[in-house]
Amino acid sequence: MSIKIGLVSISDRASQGIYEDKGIPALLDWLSLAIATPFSTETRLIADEQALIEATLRELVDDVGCHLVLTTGGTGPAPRDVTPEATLAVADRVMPGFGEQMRQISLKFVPTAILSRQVGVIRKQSLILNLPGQPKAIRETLEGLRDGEQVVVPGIFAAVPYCLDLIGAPWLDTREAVVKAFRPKSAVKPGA
Ligand SMILES: Nc1ncnc2c1ncn2[C@@H]1O[C@H](COP(=O)(O)OP(=O)(O)OP(=O)(O)O)[C@@H](O)[C@H]1O
Ligand SMILES: Nc1nc2c(c(=O)[nH]1)N[C@H]1C(S)=C(S)[C@@H](COP(=O)(O)O)O[C@H]1N2
Repeated sequence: MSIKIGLVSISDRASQGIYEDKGIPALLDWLSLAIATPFSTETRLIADEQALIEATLRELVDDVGCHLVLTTGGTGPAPRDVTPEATLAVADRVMPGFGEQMRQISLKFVPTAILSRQVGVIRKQSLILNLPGQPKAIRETLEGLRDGEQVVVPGIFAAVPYCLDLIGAPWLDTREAVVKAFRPKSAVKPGA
């Protein structure tokens, strides 16, 4: 079985066609560079409405069977930014390290990273991660910051494959030139 990844762009203006959605294309571009194993995607472009975000996350995890869901947008402090509330509402468990690490990374890029309330959670067989809405923030948070070969701050995607192993999702390999997945030596690829 290959990994199924849900991609959710949460933006009032992009969902109304006021501007072009750059969230889903940025996610698709980055994942196609970073992931070395076969994967499929399901995409959704929706408004910043808490009930709609919750319903979309439930559908992607419970009905579509996604193992990983990445959201972009709606994590700031404005009244309509409700992505973290919706994500927490559908969570079985919270994974605080993802939000902490994203803010660490993003502070190397912009001081306003402190305004981002993104969370990571587990629902059933799936890891759900909120990324900020700025399209450039997608690569920054997933890939981290490097100085040549040297990793200055590891991107959150480095920890995603092993997290997926632990929740029973299919094996995922990354391309090391983009992001090096960290797994303990004890991690065993099924069938290997
Ligand atoms: N899907 C998107 N496509 C292109 N640019 C986006 C998208 N989402 C956000 N941005 C850009 O990133 C900024 C911060 O994202 P945020 O999620 O806070 O959006 P916002 O200001 O609440 O507006 P909206 O929900 O209408 O996109 C936006 O103001 C916009 O410039
Ligand atoms: N890596 C990164 N993180 C970032 C940013 C960015 O440009 N790069 N923008 C910040 C800004 S300006 C805000 S308001 C918060 C919340 O963004 P959101 O509401 O678009 O999700 O994310 C922050 N995190």
